[in-house]
Amino acid sequence: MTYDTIEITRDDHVATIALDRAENFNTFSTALSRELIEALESVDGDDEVRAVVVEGNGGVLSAGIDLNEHDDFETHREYFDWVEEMERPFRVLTDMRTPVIVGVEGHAAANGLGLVAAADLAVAASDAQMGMTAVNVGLFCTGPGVPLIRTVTEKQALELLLTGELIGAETAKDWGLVNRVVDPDDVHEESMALAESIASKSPVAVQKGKEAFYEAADLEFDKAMDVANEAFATICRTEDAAEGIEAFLEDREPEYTGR
Ligand SMILES: C/C=C/C(=O)SCCNC(=O)CCNC(=O)[C@H](O)C(C)(C)COP(=O)(O)OP(=O)(O)OC[C@H]1O[C@@H](n2cnc3c(N)ncnc32)[C@H](O)[C@@H]1OP(=O)(O)O
Repeated sequence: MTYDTIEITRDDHVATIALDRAENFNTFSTALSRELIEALESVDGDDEVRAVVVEGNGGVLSAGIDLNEHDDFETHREYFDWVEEMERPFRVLTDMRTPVIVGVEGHAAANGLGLVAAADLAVAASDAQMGMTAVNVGLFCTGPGVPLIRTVTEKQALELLLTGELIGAETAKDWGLVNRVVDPDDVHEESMALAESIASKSPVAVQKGKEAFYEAADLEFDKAMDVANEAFATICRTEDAAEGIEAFLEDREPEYTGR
């Protein structure tokens, strides 16, 4: 598959998906959203890919939905179908078995910040600016607010959503929106370092563990422990668990197969 608005590259077990509409602030056009969905699903279905980095070309992650498309629609149904497609990447990110790291350079606004909130990990440039800015143009970051409220506190989410103000990388880190703040030149390298660390682990342990983590997060304590213990019992019976433990006891590097 060839893409017009994104680029996919592979480095061993890590896939990088770069939003590639830098001349348009990497905004979500309908085409970009569709291609991002397709790309995320395709790398997630590739057994060779063990971690994914999402970033933006041109020194910016994304300024959200392309506001130029707003006038293309008229009825409630048309706007619903449009936003459903624009926000689908958050559903895909949340459902993916493969861990995703988002790298933030420049701005991450509205849907751009939604990507950060929906990803598993995030790295930000020290001069990055992030906000739920739709309220500044008479709209509201309804969809990006869904992963946001699962990431920060209600008060923090509402401050972003209601004021439309931008926060810096250090505040985003304090609020738990990003894991690491680095020099702007190092965002890609740091994102790759996290991805490579994950890719060095058993993919079956990582995928089943990630799935159980999110499932348990939505459950009350006892049910969450049941989900966690079911997942651990499944992971214990994999070839990778046998290999990982044997390698540890023999003081050598494990060779994981994902089985
Ligand atoms: C459910 C809803 C989800 C959504 O995603 S709704 C979409 C909401 N999106 C936004 O609210 C973002 C709007 N953009 C901004 O707030 C700002 O931009 C930034 C904070 C991202 C950056 O600010 P600065 O560095 O001052 O740049 P600049 O001069 O505002 O923008 C540069 C050029 O980019 C265009 N642009 C920016 N964002 C969008 C967009 N989302 N859709 C269409 N165009 C956009 C501008 O108009 C301008 O263009 P020109 O250079 O021709 O004046």
